[in-house]
Amino acid sequence: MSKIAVVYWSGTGNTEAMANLIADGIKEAGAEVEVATSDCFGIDDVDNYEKIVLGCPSMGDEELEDSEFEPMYSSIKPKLNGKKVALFGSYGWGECDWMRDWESDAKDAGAVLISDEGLTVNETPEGEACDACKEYGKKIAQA
Ligand SMILES: Cc1cc2nc3c(=O)[nH]c(=O)nc-3n(C[C@H](O)[C@H](O)[C@H](O)COP(=O)(O)O)c2cc1C
Repeated sequence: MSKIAVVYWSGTGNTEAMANLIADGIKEAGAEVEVATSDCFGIDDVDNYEKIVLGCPSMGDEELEDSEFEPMYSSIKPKLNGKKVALFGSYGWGECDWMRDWESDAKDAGAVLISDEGLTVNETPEGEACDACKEYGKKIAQA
């Protein structure tokens, strides 16, 4: 099975925790995964992976984090056409509008979303949310 990249930005560690749990699920399903922060990933890396899993919390006003993650995402977008992509991120007080907008944007770029709805977790993943992250990883591995 080909490699999967999990690429994320996290300010206070919640999306990072999701990234690591999703990677655990991918590994448990028998696939190879590499986890990287968004500052260590760029357009030249995309072709090295069969699937790209992108994680960013809701920042600004229901937006992707705009200093590191969004520029990286915009730069790789031309290469997401036809690529299997999964989205995830943590949020606080909102209603996940940032994720709905992100799903639409990725689809418009031609990404093949492994799950129509990206995985969202309120603040720190605990209990059932940890299980949901691992299950998401398994689903990604099997897609
Ligand atoms: C500057 C800033 C803006 C935020 N904006 C939103 C928002 O618009 N909607 C929301 O639901 N949560 C918002 N949050 C809450 C974060 O999404 C939430 O705390 C999340 O768990 C942070 O994930 P992280 O630990 O991976 O950085 C914001 C947090 C910060 C610091």
